[in-house]
Amino acid sequence: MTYGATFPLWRKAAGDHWPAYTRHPFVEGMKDGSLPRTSFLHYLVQDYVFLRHFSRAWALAVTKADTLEEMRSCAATVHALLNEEIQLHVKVCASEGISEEALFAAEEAPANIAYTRYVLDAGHSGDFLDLLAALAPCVLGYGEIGARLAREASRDTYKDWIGTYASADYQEACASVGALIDSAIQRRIGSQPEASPRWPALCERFRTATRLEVGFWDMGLHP
Ligand SMILES: Cc1ncc(CN)c(N)n1
Repeated sequence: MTYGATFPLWRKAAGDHWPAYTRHPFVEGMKDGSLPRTSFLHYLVQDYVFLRHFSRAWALAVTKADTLEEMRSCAATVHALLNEEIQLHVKVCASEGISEEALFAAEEAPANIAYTRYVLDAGHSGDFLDLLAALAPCVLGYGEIGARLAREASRDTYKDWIGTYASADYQEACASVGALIDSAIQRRIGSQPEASPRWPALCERFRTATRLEVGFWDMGLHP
């Protein structure tokens, strides 16, 4: 999946960290159905908490945006996270006897805190581009994983999870985040972003967030 012009450049700059994230043993365990249910549920509870803080980071992006179009795009992502994606977590957990109140009260794992607070800090200490570079691996990486697992999964054990991220709605959200990143880059650092003095730091933001995604899967795998 390309999701625009900037994402493939950032993905390449992330080097081996990208496949370590998108082909992590946790992901491959969902693909062949071998992932233990306890690991999946532990991850899903943590991911509910993650989505709350990640929504705060996208809400911060609304305040860091320069144009109404950028504001609308970021606000749409907040809505999609809090009202659509999170339904997967609420529904699957409810079927396992975990209420939304319990999800809301769950203790946050250190790997979870590290990731979301890193992204929020990228937004507080930097500008819109710093924040987008830290937000991108999450949205677009899951789009890439969902699309691949929809093609390659050999069991339907984790079909709800795969179906959410392979869905037309999620893939369209990825396409619009990719377009947002491209236009934000063009507006702020021009049509040859790799020549900008800001480029290495933006790649580093993306790379660090990708490493934190790997840490999140590790946390899920070892409850
Ligand atoms: C940790 C993590 N990364 C990405 C996504 C996809 N929004 C997620 N739900 N959780």
